[in-house]
Amino acid sequence: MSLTLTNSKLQRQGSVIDGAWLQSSDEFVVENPATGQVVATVANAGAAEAEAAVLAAERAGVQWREFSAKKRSTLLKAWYELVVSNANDLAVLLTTEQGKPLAEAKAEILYGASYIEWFAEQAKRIEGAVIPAPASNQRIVTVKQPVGVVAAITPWNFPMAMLARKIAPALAAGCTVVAKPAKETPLSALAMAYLAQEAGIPPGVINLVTGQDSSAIGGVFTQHPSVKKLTFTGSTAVGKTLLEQSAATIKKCSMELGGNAPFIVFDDADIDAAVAGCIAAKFRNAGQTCVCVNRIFVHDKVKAAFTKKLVEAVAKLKVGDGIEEGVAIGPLINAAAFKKVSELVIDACNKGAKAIVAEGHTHLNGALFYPPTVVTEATTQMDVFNEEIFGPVAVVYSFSSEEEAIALANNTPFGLAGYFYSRDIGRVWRVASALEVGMVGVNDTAISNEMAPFGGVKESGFGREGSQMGLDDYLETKYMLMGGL
Ligand SMILES: NC(=O)C1=CN([C@@H]2O[C@H](COP(=O)(O)OP(=O)(O)OC[C@H]3O[C@@H](n4cnc5c(N)ncnc54)[C@H](OP(=O)(O)O)[C@@H]3O)[C@@H](O)[C@H]2O)C=CC1
Ligand SMILES: O=C(O)CCCC(=O)O
Repeated sequence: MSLTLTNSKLQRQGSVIDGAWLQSSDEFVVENPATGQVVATVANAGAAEAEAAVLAAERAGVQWREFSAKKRSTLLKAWYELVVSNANDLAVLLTTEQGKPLAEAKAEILYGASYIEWFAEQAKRIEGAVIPAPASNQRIVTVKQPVGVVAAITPWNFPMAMLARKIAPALAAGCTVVAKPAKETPLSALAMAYLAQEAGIPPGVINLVTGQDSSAIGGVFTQHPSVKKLTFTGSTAVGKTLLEQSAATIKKCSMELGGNAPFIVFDDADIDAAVAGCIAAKFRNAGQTCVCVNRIFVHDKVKAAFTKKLVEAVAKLKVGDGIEEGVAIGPLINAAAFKKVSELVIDACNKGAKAIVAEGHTHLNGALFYPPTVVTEATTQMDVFNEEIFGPVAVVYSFSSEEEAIALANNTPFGLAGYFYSRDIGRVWRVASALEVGMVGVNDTAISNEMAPFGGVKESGFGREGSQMGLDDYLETKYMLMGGL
């Protein structure tokens, strides 16, 4: 059952708490979604281990917060170096448990690592201020202090990068962490925790609890008074539950939740660029990304040309086991995901849409490989207009004016990412301002990087990850009035 890795120590068997790796006869299996084969068994932890993890993080925090910023930075940098030097193995682990193509997995490892590098640098830039006071014998001084123990709950779609994007700023700020990866993908997270240990990050600073009972572990994380902050990436439904649970102890929260990204092609757009951007942002991770294009709005005048080129480009996407060379689309994560995507397409077709599947993809039945599909003639009455597809299905709607495109794009409770293609500078400013989202891609869809603030508005959540703002959620500002000077 063991994977073929150059560094076999990256494959761990279960939770790490206070530096100790837990083993148990109570285990759960991790399956490769491409083959259905069991790739590992992992110790099944629950509420008791979650509680132990919180207490370990609290103890470790006493020392960690007192380390100089430079020391925390140096340790994060060492972790970053180890992640990069183990990137090939980490990518194999990721593809095996999650399914995304190996090249995408490698890109995720380097993407996640970039957050560790970024926050290693930002650790040295946590600054307070001296503010003018009302009286001449007073000074107002502010300092930034770590919030304390941070709980992080991460999803299966980016098991490495989402963990790195949460743990790195927490550690840079002087916080310690308890984290729970998704049960489908614990292996990448465990490997990351192992490398952190190897980098010299002290025991208890990063604690990882792997288990099948997410509500038991999440219950401890959200209700324990020693946890001061919760950071979550996942569905809006679970985010709402976690927020409710966190209310009793008034935790600081940041929520990176579901999206329903519009992708607008205006009649003055570069159509080839729009098709390329759409392919990249729709089919990344088989469509299982919160910033994936969900609704494609194309101006009536260019709809035929855009759709033709989109269908041609989709036909070229190779589907298969992500470990194989040249594969662009892997399997969906599980049977429930496959069923959800299938039902959305069936509902759209029952209401008058047309589903186009390329000849070369029609054999893809069974298993978890959903054929990349273009759905045309879509309307706002279809379920697919309101729901996050999380699958390789590109749904095309049409519009006839800028106002209509903006109204359609904003007609959703979600507000994570939005994209549009136009060469009219006035329109670029107008539409970018009008879209109710946290992130806008204009004539480009590669919006995610460690230097930019990632996050949403409306029911897509709040808080920003990455960028100079990415530390804010892990810090408290303390104001000190210095009198009698
Ligand atoms: N914004 C995003 O990036 C993501 C959005 N989604 C959206 O959500 C849909 C469903 O995906 P799904 O995997 O169910 O997403 P979830 O929101 O259920 O899972 C995300 C994380 O939350 C954990 N979790 C689930 N329930 C609880 C709970 N009660 N208390 C604490 N933690 C909990 C999960 O653990 P475990 O898996 O171990 O139960 C996982 O670690 C997708 O189709 C997609 O639309 C999904 C993932 C990421
Ligand atoms: O929540 C997600 O779906 C992961 C975000 C991917 C990204 O950072 O681009």
